[in-house]
Order: sequence, then C-alpha cells, then structure tokens
Amino acid sequence: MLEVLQESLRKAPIVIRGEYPYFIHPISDGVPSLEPELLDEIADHMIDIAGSDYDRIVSIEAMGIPLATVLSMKTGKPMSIVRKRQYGLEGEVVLSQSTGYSKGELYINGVNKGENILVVDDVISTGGTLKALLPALEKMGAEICNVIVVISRGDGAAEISDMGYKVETLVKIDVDMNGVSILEVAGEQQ
Ligand SMILES: O=P(O)(O)OC[C@H]1O[C@H](OP(=O)(O)OP(=O)(O)O)[C@H](O)[C@@H]1O
Ligand SMILES: Nc1nc2[nH]cnc2c(=O)[nH]1
Repeated sequence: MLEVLQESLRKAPIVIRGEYPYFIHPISDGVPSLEPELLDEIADHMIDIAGSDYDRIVSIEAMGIPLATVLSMKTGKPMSIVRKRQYGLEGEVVLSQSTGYSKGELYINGVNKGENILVVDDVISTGGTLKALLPALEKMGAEICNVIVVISRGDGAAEISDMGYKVETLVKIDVDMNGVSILEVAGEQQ
C-alpha cells in the first residue's frame, strides 16, 4: 500500500530549521523532483477515502497546491487555495498560522456559505495551521466533511481529531537527525 510514497520517505534528507529536524520530500517541498507516479498514487488514495460528497477542495499554499490540483482534475470539483498574501477581496478572512518553525497570516477567499469542504494538505505536524483554518472555514458558513493529509508527524492530527474533525492521514512518520521512520500506513495493519 502506498509503496511509492513509503519508498520516497525512506530516502528523504533532513535539515535543521532552528531546533526542528525538517524532512525534505517531493510532496512537502516540491524538491528535488515530484514524479507523476507519486502524485497519482496519493490522489487515488485520497479519492478512495473522500468519496464524492463534497462541493469544494480547499488547500493551503504552497505545497497543498499540487495535491489539490490533481484531485480537482481527477474529480471535477473546484478548488480554493488559502494564501499567505492578502487580496483585499470582499469576504476575505484572515487568520494566524503557526507551525513548528514559522508564524504568519493566511487569507481565505472563495469559500461559500453552505458548501461541504474537503480540506487536503501535504503535512500535519503541530497542527497549528489546521487548528486555525478549520474553525475559520466553519465561521464562514462552510461544513468540513473531511480533512486528508498525506504525511503526519507528531500529535497535531490527534489534536485536530479531538476537536471533532474527521481527519485521515496516509502515513504517520517520526523524524530525527538520522532520517524518517514510517510508523503507520493507511489501510495496513501494524
Ligand atoms: O501542522 P503544522 O505544524 O501547522 O505544519 C503543517 C504545515 O506546514 C507546511 O506548510 P508551510 O507553512 O511550511 O508552507 P509551505 O507549504 O509553503 O512549505 C504544511 O504544508 C502545512 O500547511
Ligand atoms: N517539508 C516539511 N514540511 C513540514 N511541515 C511541518 N513539518 C515539516 C517538515 O519537517 N518538513
């Protein structure tokens, strides 16, 4: 299951950002090379999990964009990208994002009241990004039907789930200076 993803994670190099061991991977960084085979494997798996009962895909710049694009093309559903820059459009919603290594503002546009939303992203770590984004989408009148994240490291996914959201992750990993260890793969018995 998810063999291409697992193999690519085993090869992921680590750099230190502040004190944070940061893994570098095609899905989370777009470097060194994002192969169609990997995107295809992940998108098909996400589509299996998500079903078709949603109106819009929402993801976050930068590395949610390739995932949302492939899903949108495969499913025919529209997508909106939460951006790190302000547009000043009517109805734009701003929120504060904090991750293990960065802080900043995010801007939501294009999500309509009453829509069922599938949220996708490349990585969840502290969960800081989704903890801010999901309630903001609900405040805009949207319903979050599912949150699917490719790579989970740390406790963020469990904390989002404790907040009452349906969260699925494709792989759970641990990261240290020596590399990535795969702890759990969706659909596989441990
Ligand atoms: O669970 P958290 O600790 O919030 O971390 C997860 C976030 O970190 C990454 O984005 P990042 O802000 O690095 O932006 P990028 O996609 O532009 O690299 C990732 O795409 C998530 O959005
Ligand atoms: N690429 C990458 N993205 C992240 N987002 C949160 N943690 C990480 C990480 O270690 N690597």
